[in-house]
Amino acid sequence: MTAASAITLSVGSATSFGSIVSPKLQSKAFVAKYNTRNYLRNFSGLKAEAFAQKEEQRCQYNFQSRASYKVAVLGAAGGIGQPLALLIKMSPLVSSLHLYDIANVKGVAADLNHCNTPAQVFDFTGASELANCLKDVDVVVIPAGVLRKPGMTRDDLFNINANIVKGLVEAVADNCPDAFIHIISNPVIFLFRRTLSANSTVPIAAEVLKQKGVYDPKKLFGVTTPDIVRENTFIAQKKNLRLVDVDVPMIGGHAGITILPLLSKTKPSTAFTDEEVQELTVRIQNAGTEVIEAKAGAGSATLSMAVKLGRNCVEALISSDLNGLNEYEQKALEALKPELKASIEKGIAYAQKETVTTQYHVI
Ligand SMILES: NC(=O)c1ccc[n+]([C@@H]2O[C@H](COP(=O)([O-])OP(=O)(O)OC[C@H]3O[C@@H](n4cnc5c(N)ncnc54)[C@H](O)[C@@H]3O)[C@@H](O)[C@H]2O)c1
Ligand SMILES: O=C(O)C[C@H](O)C(=O)O
Repeated sequence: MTAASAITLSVGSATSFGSIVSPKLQSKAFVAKYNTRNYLRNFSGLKAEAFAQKEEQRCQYNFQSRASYKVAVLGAAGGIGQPLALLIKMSPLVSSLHLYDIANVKGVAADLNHCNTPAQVFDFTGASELANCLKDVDVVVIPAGVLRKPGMTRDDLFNINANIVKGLVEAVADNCPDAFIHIISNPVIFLFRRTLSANSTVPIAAEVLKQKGVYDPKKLFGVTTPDIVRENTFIAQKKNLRLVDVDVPMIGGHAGITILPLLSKTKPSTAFTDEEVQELTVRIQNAGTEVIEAKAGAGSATLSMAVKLGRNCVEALISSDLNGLNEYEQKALEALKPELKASIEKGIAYAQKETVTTQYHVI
């Protein structure tokens, strides 16, 4: 890493955030809006607001004076890739944004290059341009692949996306082995939210990196931010809480019952009836499907996700506190484990079975 210590990508005014590295690990010099909002939790009244504004200005100054991250988005012309690229283009930390896709990426880059922010955007189309896209890149985000249609599970995407992710990560290993790698392509599963992640595509990536001798578990992430965004939103709405105050730990996976919000640990401390726990848990677990059905075959969620990174890598693993789970959560945790384990093993088995190839999947 050559430059600034953190990159924060948020979804416009919706301010949807997920934190891969705990905010506690991040230098105060690089806090952005989200952390400023966190500060507001700790202070009250106008004084706090003035403090937060000053802090934000100071951070902006630091960001601008250190903007030299190179970021690549693979699958950049898609539903996630485009808004994600816009957010990255808006980050003062980024000097260079490389957009790669198998088609339609030229126009996205041309459009973004008209935005009046400093990052320069470059487009790369097709496998022959992938290596150039990845040269000396600090951060790689991978939303490449196919998405669910109504009636499908995330696991139904495995066969196509496994091959796509595998090919792309091979190229990452060859061209920017030190980069942070964020996998968005489904089926995604997290073990511990905001800390270590694993899914069917993340284990594939891990195996590929191991085969290439460049695996650093602290630099490989799965992105399932929407679940955290959703749980905070739904709980705030249901219990009439200020959204900025709500913080609910999430464990498990990113599919069906493996998504497990720990409502008993909701901050601020909040009582839920059994019916509310059941209703909220099921809604959070099915939220991706809710969007897919609303989009009626035209896509899945693309706007309620964002990523936040720490300084050099994950500097410590801070797993969700599994002590003190209530009976409902304990049972749900036991129920999700076999499913989660199977998904992870499926990814590992896929990567180990396939020979490492330099062919990139084209659909
Ligand atoms: N992890 C999460 O939280 C989360 C949330 C939403 C969606 N997703 C998943 O993200 C993926 C992308 O979703 P989307 O809405 O952007 O889909 P999309 O179909 O709109 O875009 C996918 C893009 O990937 C490109 N692509 C396909 N094969 C490629 C390859 N070999 N190399 C480079 N690019 C390639 C396509 O051309 C397309 O532009 C899906 O698998 C979806 O299920 C994950
Ligand atoms: O549900 C999906 O397939 C997309 C994504 O994983 C989501 O949670 O919205």
